Amino acid sequence: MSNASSDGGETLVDPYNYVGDVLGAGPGENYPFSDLLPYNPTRDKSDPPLPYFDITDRGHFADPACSRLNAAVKKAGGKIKDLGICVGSVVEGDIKLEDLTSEEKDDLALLVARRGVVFFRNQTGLDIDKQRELGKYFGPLHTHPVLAVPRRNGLDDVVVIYSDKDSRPDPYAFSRVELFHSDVTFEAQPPGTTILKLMTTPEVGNDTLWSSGYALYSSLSKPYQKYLESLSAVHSSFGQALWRSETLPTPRRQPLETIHPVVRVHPVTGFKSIFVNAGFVTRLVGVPKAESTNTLKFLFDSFAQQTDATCRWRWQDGDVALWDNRVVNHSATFDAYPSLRHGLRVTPQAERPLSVNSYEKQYGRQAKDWLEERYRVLGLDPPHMDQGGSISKSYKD
Ligand SMILES: O=C(O)CCC(=O)C(=O)O
Ligand SMILES: [Fe+2]
Repeated sequence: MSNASSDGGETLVDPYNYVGDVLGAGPGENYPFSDLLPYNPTRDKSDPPLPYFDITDRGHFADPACSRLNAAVKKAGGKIKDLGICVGSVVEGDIKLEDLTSEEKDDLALLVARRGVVFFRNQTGLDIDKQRELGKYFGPLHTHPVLAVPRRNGLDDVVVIYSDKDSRPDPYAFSRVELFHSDVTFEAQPPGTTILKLMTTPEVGNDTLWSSGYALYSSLSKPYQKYLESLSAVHSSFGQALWRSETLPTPRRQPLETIHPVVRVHPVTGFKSIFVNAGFVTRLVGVPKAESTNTLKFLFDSFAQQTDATCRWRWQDGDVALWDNRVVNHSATFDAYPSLRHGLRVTPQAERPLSVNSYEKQYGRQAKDWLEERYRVLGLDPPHMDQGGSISKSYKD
């Protein structure tokens, strides 16, 4: 497409008029994933609330060094590379998620729990049936109360991620801070190891970011950590149900509110993580409204601003991200309109969130601070601020 205009023989390009070659991109007639395009089944009556269930996280069965997964990756000619110190790893090599053994999957659960998010390129063989099988290995698949599911029958436990020329983003809808979320935390047993595959991606743009709850907890002073450990928060799906009410006047399940601890401990890693998100948390319990609003604002802002504890993934067709919704918040970017982007998420549920107290009681060991543990492994004193932080000795004296 040419954006040039002719002016007295000189060619001028209007930089503001450039929309690339993708304007008008839609799925087209021969789109290979047309049976997986979004569909909004409507109901006369909502389903009953989700039942409680017991679960033992697969990460408990992992080898602490992830030796089985490492061996499989090595055999496939690849390597596991960290994308930063705090969060995100990519598994390179010709490894196929659908071919992993149970032991390799257990190691993967641990890797995802430690790193927050793990990426695999080119997973074209992981069709939606295999993606669901992999998800079910980690926990019962969540059925979303209001988001679109694939057109094909029998996929009610899949969420469709989709945008095209008709999904012009509303610049007034959400701020960057508000876009960071953890999935469906309003549930009594919110998800753990979650799997998103994108089949169709823009040439550039519409990246996704993951921000670490472990690192955020670690960045706070000891007294503030203790304060947050004493708190719980309301997670609500009423806002999302209202936002979808035009399309779905009767949600597939009625909205609900659930109270979870603000500091959550991952059952396998034992690390403490900040477990609030701007998508679903409406207020802290038992503190004055202004204190709740300001504390939550600080935590939401921190998730969006801690660039050293955030990783960013630039998608290609067939990429898969596995993230642990217990210990990271994530946010898509919406900068690639009007490109076609299409993916599917399966969302295995996990345990009822564990507070520090309940973790220590249940597991008989102390919950840990991620950064302190990192320093301990390095044989160094932890970098906490209780000695005055970076204030020089002479100033303190
Ligand atoms: O579109 C994306 O990159 C992420 C969407 C999302 O929030 C999710 O799949 O949970
Ligand atoms: Fe999400």
